[in-house]
Amino acid sequence: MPTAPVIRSDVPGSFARSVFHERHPELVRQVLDALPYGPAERAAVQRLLAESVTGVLEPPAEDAHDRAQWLAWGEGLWGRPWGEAPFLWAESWFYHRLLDAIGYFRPGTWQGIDPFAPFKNAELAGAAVDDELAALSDLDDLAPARRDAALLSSALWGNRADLSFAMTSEQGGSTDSDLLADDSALLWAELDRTRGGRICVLADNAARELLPDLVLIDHLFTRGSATRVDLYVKPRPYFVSDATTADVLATVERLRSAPTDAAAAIGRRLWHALGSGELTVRTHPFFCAPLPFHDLPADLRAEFTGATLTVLKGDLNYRRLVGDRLWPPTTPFADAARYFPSSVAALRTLKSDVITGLSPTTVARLDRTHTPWRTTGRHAVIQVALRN
Ligand SMILES: O=P(O)(O)OC[C@@]1(O)O[C@H](CO)[C@@H](O)[C@@H]1O
Repeated sequence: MPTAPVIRSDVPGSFARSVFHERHPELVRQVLDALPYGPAERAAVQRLLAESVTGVLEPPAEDAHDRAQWLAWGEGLWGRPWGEAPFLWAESWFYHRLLDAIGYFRPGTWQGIDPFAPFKNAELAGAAVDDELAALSDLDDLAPARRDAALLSSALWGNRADLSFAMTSEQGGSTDSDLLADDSALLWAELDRTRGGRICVLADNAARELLPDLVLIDHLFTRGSATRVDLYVKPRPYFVSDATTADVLATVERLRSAPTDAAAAIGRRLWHALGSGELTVRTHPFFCAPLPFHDLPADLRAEFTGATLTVLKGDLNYRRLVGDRLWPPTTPFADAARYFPSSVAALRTLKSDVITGLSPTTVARLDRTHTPWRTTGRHAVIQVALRN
């Protein structure tokens, strides 16, 4: 597999640089507004913000619980400017440090308190989710193939509803031309071939994204595509809106308590599947590691081995799957994802510079628009790599 330059945030005018210089200050403002943190937490967050744009990577504190792990992950980077680290690495360290700054890891008022919960909870309780729940009632009237397509499409475009992304972009409806690669026929054919297997789903964001993901999981059970689904979430708050186990439970409850029969029935089935072990919610420290999936630890690799399919949701999982690099966009997706221990399907809206698997005509069409099409979140891909 040929290689490509690793993305860094020290390139003037780049998307990665704007994440540190524009998005993070806004994120920090919202986090500090959302909960009544004390002066010590507020000052620590502001110090982090300043360090991340003008300072160097300070090694973890002597008493940090995971100091040894981070020292190893950051070998060769400590003491260097943040922008010289890989973008993926630096973002992951930023979110780790943000939790540290607000007291998430220390005994005290804020230990274990999700700083992003106010945003996730508001979104889950909001009118947009009411509408999504009500719309589930229409699905029963659809022919099976249309229902497959509708539920896959909801899970795909649900990735647009990323809270971090919503801070700096406008959202809008999607059109067919926004879907830049569509392997959905291959996906359904593979699921029909491997009926009744174990499917892994790597969740991305909570609330409005997790809701259609859970509805899709229910559909995979009811259409016989899976007898078991392992849903992987983050072990702690990460990248603003990433789903944790608490978010899964809140979303299943939102479905179960929905006023419409169709949504409530899905919630009850998921609840039952959790209780029977057909659906498991799993996590692993590696999901908050600053590394691509090429570095999967042996225990996690073993969990994916033997799955009929692993579905990866969202931009961050895509970056970790193919590597956070400036690939030529026509690089075959299957070449980039072949190393993964199971067949994979990526459902991702494009919110960062990484992309593979596009046709030359699609790339030419997008480039002619002279828009930052890789990062606006307007476009999406459904890409499949089968492991034979
Ligand atoms: O994985 P998601 O939720 O689809 O996207 C997360 C994400 O858009 O947020 C970052 C910017 O803060 C991007 O670099 C990143 O990929």
